[in-house]
Amino acid sequence: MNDMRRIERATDMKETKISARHVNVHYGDTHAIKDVSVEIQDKTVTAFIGPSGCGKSTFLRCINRMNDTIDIARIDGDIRIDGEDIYDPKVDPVQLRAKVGMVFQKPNPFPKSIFDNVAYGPRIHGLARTKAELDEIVEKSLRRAAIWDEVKDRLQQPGTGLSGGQQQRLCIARAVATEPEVLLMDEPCSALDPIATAQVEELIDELKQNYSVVIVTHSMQQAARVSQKTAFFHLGTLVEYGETGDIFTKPEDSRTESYITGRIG
Ligand SMILES: Nc1ncnc2c1ncn2[C@@H]1O[C@H](COP(=O)(O)OP(=O)(O)OP(=O)(O)O)[C@@H](O)[C@H]1O
Repeated sequence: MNDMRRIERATDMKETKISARHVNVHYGDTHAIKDVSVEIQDKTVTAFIGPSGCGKSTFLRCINRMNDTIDIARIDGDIRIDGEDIYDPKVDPVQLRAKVGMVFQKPNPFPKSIFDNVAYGPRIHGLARTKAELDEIVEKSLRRAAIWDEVKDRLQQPGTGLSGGQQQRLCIARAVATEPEVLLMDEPCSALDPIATAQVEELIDELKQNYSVVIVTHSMQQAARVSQKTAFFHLGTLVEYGETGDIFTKPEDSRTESYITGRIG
């Protein structure tokens, strides 16, 4: 499919939140992302799928400049959020990461209390003027992450003492506490049991009311359950992008079909 078709299929109805044009990523001599252009919609869950090593996480990390932290990574092309070039030298990556939150594969709470995990971002970005305001942000974030009831009586206990599924929801609360506009999730359920996975998936569905959510997943069932748009990557290229229902039932590219029917990957 050419770029324009892809974009046309993707931009019906909702507004574009993230616009990537001709993005290439190299790690030294490895060409990990090859001329990827895509428009990601606001208030939508977009799934990135594809075989291991196809570049899903690399592309995801371009969206909040996490690849900047990898010495050998070189990123070329243009990525805009609400029309603003996120690689403009004027953009502070720390501020950008407050606006573009990220949740990782393994829950990674800080070795701090549950309260301080969530309060960390608002504190460093000066989002609360008083203790009461900070308390309010922490409660609101924990509620949004559907974990408030489980932790409200133990806010001063360490975040690392929670179960894996609770830790991941705490990390989601931490990510939403800075009022991001985009939430990037890199296989957020891979370390969770089926019950915790279901809770996080339900949460992702609610989060899309406020955010543009982009999720990397190895599970096609999960992509089908949580996303409205799906992007299929193969060997560093974006092969196909469109409505999740279309990608899974009538893919246009034979590589997509092979992947979803289990013949590659
Ligand atoms: N930090 C790094 N240094 C060097 N090469 C890397 C680095 N991270 C990824 N790569 C390479 O870039 C390519 C894409 O990797 P990436 O992790 O983005 O793929 P992926 O689709 O997310 O894979 P998986 O599904 O296995 O997590 C691979 O060839 C990988 O080996």
